[in-house]
Amino acid sequence: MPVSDSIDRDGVAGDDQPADGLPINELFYSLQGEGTLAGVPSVFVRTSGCNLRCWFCDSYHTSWEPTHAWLGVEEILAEIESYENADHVVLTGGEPLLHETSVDLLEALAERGYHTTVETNGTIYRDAPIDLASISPKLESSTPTPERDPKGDGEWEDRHERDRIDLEALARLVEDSDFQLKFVVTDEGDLPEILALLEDLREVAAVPIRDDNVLLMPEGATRDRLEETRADVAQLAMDHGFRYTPRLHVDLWNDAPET
Ligand SMILES: C[S@@+](CC[C@H](N)C(=O)[O-])C[C@H]1O[C@@H](n2cnc3c(N)ncnc32)[C@H](O)[C@@H]1O
Ligand SMILES: Nc1nc2[nH]cc(C(=O)O)c2c(=O)[nH]1
Ligand code: SF4
Ligand SMILES: [Mg+2]
Repeated sequence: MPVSDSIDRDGVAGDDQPADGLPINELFYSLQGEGTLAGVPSVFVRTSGCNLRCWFCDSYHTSWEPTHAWLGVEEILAEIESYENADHVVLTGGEPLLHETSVDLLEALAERGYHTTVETNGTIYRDAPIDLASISPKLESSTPTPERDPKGDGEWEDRHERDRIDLEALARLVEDSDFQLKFVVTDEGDLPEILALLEDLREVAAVPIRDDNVLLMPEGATRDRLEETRADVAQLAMDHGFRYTPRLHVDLWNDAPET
């Protein structure tokens, strides 16, 4: 099962929930596996809870069945600082920008000189110091229809479809920080929607969105699935002049937790 489905640190869901805390599913040291910083040693802080439900979510235990411990910001900082060689921190989830306390954590990390990447689905804007907003807008092909709902019978379909794109939030995120737009691509059927979204976003955003800010990432939580998708997605990136991003962590460690 991708990402942690059990918590072995102190505290479980429902325990003390410090006002300045965050629901943490996992916290680990790895290599950034995706995007323009792929290969950079980074501490990953994975919050639990998401406002969407992609059928393919590789972090099932932050979205479909959230599990977490509550950790105070100071505890999270202490754990990050214990990885002495790390200068980069990746805040991810679930959807990390759901949580107001993510802003406090990002401010504290900026004060300490860390480079921060926030992995976000782009539906929520918060005013926070972010070095790289790694935005992954969700396409129609992510929607959990009854046929591809990993858990139930499509009860999240309408809500996911309603909430997955918020142009205003996307515009504010790209205006505020360096950014990458990292689309999960299943097949060539995704491209018309990506092109239409970029056209809309270029109209409303006050900053340029260059083709090399756009990354196509093959859908696949496992090596076997990536084997099926990556060559076609690489070709689509070349055809359209976008970047391709590997999923280095899947190549290295498949779907093991804390990688
Ligand atoms: C688990 S999400 C957490 C952050 C945020 N909720 C989001 O979706 O951007 C982290 C990254 O994994 C990507 N992702 C999730 N499941 C995937 C899959 N099966 N194949 C490829 N990428 C996936 C997301 O699109 C996102 O870029
Ligand atoms: N190694 C590694 N790199 C990643 N980049 C983004 C990730 C994420 O889940 O947000 C991720 C992840 O889960 N592992
Ligand atoms: S938005 Fe991100 S965390 Fe939420 S379900 Fe989709 S991939 Fe998973
Ligand atoms: Mg991941």
